[in-house]
Amino acid sequence: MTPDDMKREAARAALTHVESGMRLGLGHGSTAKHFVDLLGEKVRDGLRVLCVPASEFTHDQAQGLGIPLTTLDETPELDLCVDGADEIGPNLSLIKGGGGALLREKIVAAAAQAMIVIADDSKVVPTLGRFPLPVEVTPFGFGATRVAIEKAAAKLGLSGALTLRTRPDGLVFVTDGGHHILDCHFEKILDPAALAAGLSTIPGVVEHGLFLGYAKGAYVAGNAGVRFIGPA
Ligand SMILES: O=C(CO)[C@H](O)[C@H](O)COP(=O)(O)O
Repeated sequence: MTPDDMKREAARAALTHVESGMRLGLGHGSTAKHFVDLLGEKVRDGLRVLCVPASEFTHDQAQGLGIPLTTLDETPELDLCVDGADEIGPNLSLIKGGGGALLREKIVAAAAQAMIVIADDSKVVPTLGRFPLPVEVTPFGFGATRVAIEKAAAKLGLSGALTLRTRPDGLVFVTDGGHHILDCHFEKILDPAALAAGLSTIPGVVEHGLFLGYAKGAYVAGNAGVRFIGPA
């Protein structure tokens, strides 16, 4: 199986949690894209769901597939959210935001009773941080925010480059919410909760990609098939 096949199989497994009448949050990224494709097939076959997409990309994909959409203003509470992740660590702690949608993804996940993660098995790690932690920041005060993040990280013994995310054409990446992303190369985040708490106190930080306590389970696909990781 290619990594993309694995992503699709993980997405297919998560579909077993979807029942008619559910209000769903749809994530963003190449694995979430498979889930939306498969969900679209089910909707065409008669499944009734109402979905909130976590990105403009997912919105357009879902709309094109005829999946009924709503917003968190019309439908503030969701039954289930299905999304990918960049890393899955101990106790279903996650790093997300590689696709740049972390703020909306977290808002959608927080509105859902349960979040199920879908991924290929390369995403499972013993310690979070090898994947650079995305931190969404306001363009205003960028320099000061960057220094504040460095200081908050240093208090926990973390250092490493903080890279302003750019697009393939070299322009600065702008999120759906109009913010920038600093990718923080911390390598080993031994205390994610302390880092999350530290980042949350910085005014210019809109949100960070540590998703702690959100996921209720993860479908992880590898060459041997799909396995479910549940809460510890
Ligand atoms: O957090 C995300 C987007 O902001 C994605 O879920 C994460 O980057 C995983 O992406 P992919 O499924 O393409 O590997």
